[in-house]
Amino acid sequence: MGLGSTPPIDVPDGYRVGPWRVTGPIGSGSWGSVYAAEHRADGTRAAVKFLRTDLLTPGQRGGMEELVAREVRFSLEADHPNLVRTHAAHTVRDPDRPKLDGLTALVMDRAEHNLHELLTAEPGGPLLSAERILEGVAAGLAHLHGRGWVHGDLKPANVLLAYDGSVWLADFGLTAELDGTHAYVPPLGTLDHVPPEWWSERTGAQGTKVRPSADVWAFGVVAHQVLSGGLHPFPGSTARARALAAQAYARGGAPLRLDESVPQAWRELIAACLRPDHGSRSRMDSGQLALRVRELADTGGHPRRRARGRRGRRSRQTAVLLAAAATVLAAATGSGLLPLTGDTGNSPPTDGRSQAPPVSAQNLADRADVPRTLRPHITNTAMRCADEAVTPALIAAILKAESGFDVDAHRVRRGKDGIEVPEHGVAMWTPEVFRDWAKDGDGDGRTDYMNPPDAISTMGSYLCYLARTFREHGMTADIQSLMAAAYRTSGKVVRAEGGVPERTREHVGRVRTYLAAYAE
Ligand SMILES: Nc1ncnc2c1ncn2[C@@H]1O[C@H](COP(=O)(O)OP(=O)(O)OP(=O)(O)O)[C@@H](O)[C@H]1O
Repeated sequence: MGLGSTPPIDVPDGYRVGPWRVTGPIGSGSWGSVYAAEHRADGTRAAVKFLRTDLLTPGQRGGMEELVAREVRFSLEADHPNLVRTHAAHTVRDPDRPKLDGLTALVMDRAEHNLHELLTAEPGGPLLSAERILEGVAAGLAHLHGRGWVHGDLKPANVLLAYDGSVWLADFGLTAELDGTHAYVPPLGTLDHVPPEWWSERTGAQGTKVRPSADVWAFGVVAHQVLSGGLHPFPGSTARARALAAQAYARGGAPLRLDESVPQAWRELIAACLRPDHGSRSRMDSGQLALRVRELADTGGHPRRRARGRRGRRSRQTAVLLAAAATVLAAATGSGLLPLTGDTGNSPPTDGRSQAPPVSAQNLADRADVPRTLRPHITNTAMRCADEAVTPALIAAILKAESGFDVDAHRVRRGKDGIEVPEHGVAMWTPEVFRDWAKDGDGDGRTDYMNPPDAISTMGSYLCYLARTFREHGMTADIQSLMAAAYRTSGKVVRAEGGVPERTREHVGRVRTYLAAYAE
């Protein structure tokens, strides 16, 4: 269970949390680190999840504190055989260990594996207990929805499997309570499991809108993965490609093709969960879903074992959108840093000639030093452009080279003809140019180049335009360098010069270095 990863929160063996004693690390996620523990009196096994909000900037801390508060609240209130049981939430008070002092510790029942690990460990065929696992997941979901909650982050890594075969949904950091038909959560999620409409919902001040139908979609994806030995229902070798394929399907541009190794009755159920839009999907009540899953689990429709890799690559379930919290925590604790980390200015490139990876491999790596708060805007922006060259890693690389992710950046640049050009904000917009392209990235009804969601989404729309015009002019070789150069000068200048202008070479070299470092 992720034992190999170095937990960003270092808790020594034997450490005491209330009546519990830590016995060793289990793994780390976006919001904290989980340790095995046992009760000091009777040796009862437990898992303790340490959640932190320290070492973040004040701006980031607010968002993180909200996630921790959600996780604590829903964990303590969750009460169902298919939801992980949380015994207590402690606040660690330990002035002698400043790194632990003030952390929140959730003490839970301890599982043996998570479903992601099981899918990875048993490639190529359905899990022996596949139907029982799905039955537990569906029952847990039905209970959550019945209470008026949305889980918000259903994926194999958040399904825990216990020694006695119990199945528990876990990780309530994105769980939300419905207010009418929907709830709002921070714009986080996992590329492979968010529904198509997630990409077009505007993120307002309250967060992104979620509805129970988003969990139903995620259940459809998980069911397909579990019953096919790990295959995602949408084709693509990266999470981004699969998300784009899901969107193409939702727009009616591609049929749903479920793997034939999944029995017909299950395929029908999965297809119902994967109906393309929220409206048609919401006809499926999760109580009915749970009953149907139980029926299928009881009456068979047993999946046939299949040869590995028949339909291409296995899915990767690790691409966490704005799991950037992990990056922030990793950066804060000094683990998993890029050589570029810690620098909020434009550091000189380590190698201006870095080769950019293929665009299909340009998701934003968890290890990249991109601020957690900016990640969802970067990824959403990239997803909204149909041109494959506009990738999350490219947007992040240009932002890094332009402002070093400084949302308050200001500078005056001297243009080619000696005129001073003021530039502001994380995307270094010149106010007059911004006015022509302005997009309202956070849906607050205003456009402001100092507001990162607006600045980034405007940048995406401009890059998308640049990509289109370069292609129209047959300028497709190293189009991302052309875009980086044009963002510094203009599309017109780059087209007129027939390539990257000499005076932007160094800047473009920096962008390429960051791009190579950020892509996964
Ligand atoms: N109650 C538990 N018993 C045993 N292992 C657990 C328990 N809760 C979490 N874990 C494991 O601890 C590790 C970290 O879990 P955590 O919930 O922090 O992150 P995650 O779900 O893997 O990732 P993310 O939060 O980024 O989605 C995972 O391997 C998870 O399976």
